[in-house]
Amino acid sequence: MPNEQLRRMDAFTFPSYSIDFATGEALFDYTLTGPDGEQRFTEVISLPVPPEPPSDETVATVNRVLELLHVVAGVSYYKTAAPRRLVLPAPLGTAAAELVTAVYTKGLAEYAYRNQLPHVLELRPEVPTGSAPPAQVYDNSDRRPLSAVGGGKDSIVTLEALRRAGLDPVPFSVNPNRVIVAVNQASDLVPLAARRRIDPVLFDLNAAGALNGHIPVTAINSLIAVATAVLHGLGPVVMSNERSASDPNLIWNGHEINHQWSKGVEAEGLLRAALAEHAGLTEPYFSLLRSLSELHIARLFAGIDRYDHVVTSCNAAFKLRDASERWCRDCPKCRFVFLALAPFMPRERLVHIFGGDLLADPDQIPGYRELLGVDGHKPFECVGEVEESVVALSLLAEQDQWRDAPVVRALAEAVPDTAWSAAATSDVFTPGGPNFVPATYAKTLTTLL
Ligand SMILES: CC(=O)N[C@H]1[C@@H](OP(=O)(O)OP(=O)(O)OC[C@H]2O[C@@H](n3ccc(=O)[nH]c3=O)[C@H](O)[C@@H]2O)O[C@H](CO)[C@@H](O)[C@@H]1O[C@H](C)C(=O)N[C@@H](C)C(=O)N[C@@H](CCC(=O)O)C(=O)O
Ligand SMILES: Nc1ncnc2c1ncn2[C@@H]1O[C@H](COP(=O)(O)OP(=O)(O)OP(=O)(O)O)[C@@H](O)[C@H]1O
Repeated sequence: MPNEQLRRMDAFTFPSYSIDFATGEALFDYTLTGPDGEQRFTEVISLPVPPEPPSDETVATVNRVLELLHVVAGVSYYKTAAPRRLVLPAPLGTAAAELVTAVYTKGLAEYAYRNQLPHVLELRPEVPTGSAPPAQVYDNSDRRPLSAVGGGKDSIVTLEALRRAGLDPVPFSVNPNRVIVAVNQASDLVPLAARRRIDPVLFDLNAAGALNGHIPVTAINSLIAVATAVLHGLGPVVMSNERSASDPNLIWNGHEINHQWSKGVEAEGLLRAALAEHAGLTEPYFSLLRSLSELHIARLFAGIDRYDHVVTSCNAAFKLRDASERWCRDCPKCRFVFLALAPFMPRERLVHIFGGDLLADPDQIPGYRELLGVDGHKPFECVGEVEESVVALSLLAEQDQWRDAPVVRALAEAVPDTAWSAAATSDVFTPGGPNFVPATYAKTLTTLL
């Protein structure tokens, strides 16, 4: 469909979804409609099939989770045209409607900002009148946790904490690539995987210049994980979303723009409330690392070495096409993770993990100046707060192994006195902020100390 026609689309709808429990394959249909016709999309999500056929109760609960997933996963297609009407397929309760509104506004905020589409931040879904049938209560809180694995340091910290606490976690990933497969192999645990196939029409439209941008992918992965946990008779989904994921990159038109919105604590609360209301799940989903800073998580990761040959946090390794083998060593995330791990491990070990030494390379200085708040705003990437970067730098400036590294020397001169003073009194190693970690999991992280 030509771009001019896409731009005239005025509504986005959700015609149907279905699942075949024999194969685990779910089909999610979406339509853009406008004066020139319609554009249809179908996304296919395949859940792993459990060894025994699911009970009626399980089927009913999985269907309820998939109803939410159907609506949330529509963001990928909505964003090709950004019509002003978002017409939901069925009545929803208050909590579910709040989740959907937030996913399409706050979750698409970076996209709206970059494409200069302020109306997206004001979208209000049209919810059919009536009420959603009440959900049956489904309590799986005391079963084995499903631990989401993204291949990076954070989910490794969670997986190891759960394992060492004797909670027998099941690693879980959506579309595991070779990095994730290698991390799972290194864990020696038996993983579960779901497959997600984005409609190829989306890529054709992108190539032809359709509107494009970042989407709240963690909300989608989280709901796929919850559906898998229920289908397999497992317990809560445990995520590894850190404290700083809740902090915005910038304010635009009075709205917070946060690249990591669906990793933040607000999204976590909305998702939990929607799952309780719509699917009856009492303890569906939480982030074990919510109270911790990235720097704190990096310190915990340094105490675990069985994944050094596979751990990869760089997003370039997770592209659907032309993914890098491991760390690209030239993006904000590589720079930040290298800086965050450096104070807590021998230099040779870090260079082995990354395949290079970023703090020895003067070409990295401009990127590090952004991370340290000397230039520009926090990059649109999964990176920690400026204060965390300054604290890491201050720790490096005290260590013989790093003090004379060219990048450390240049940055130590560039950081203003005010930032050093803030770092000196920083609470980055003190857990804090709101979290949803259940009491039974609260002590888990102490196993890593
Ligand atoms: C790997 C990556 O960072 N991708 C972002 C990148 O997309 P790119 O074109 O470079 O590569 P692909 O990921 O292969 O995507 C191809 C197109 O498909 C669209 N798409 C992809 C996945 C999806 O679920 N829906 C989609 O519509 C995508 O828009 C591409 O056109 O740039 C894109 C535009 O900014 C980003 O949307 C891609 O981000 C992926 C969805 C992704 O998985 N990113 C995670 C690594 C990521 O950014 N995680 C965040 C958490 C954000 C959150 O709130 O959940 C983080 O770690 O901070
Ligand atoms: N493909 C995936 N399947 C399932 N969960 C995922 C996937 N990718 C990321 N996640 C989960 O989403 C959350 C955010 O991902 P993120 O990439 O920040 O984490 P990570 O890979 O563990 O660590 P890092 O921040 O070091 O990259 C984490 O809980 C992670 O486990």
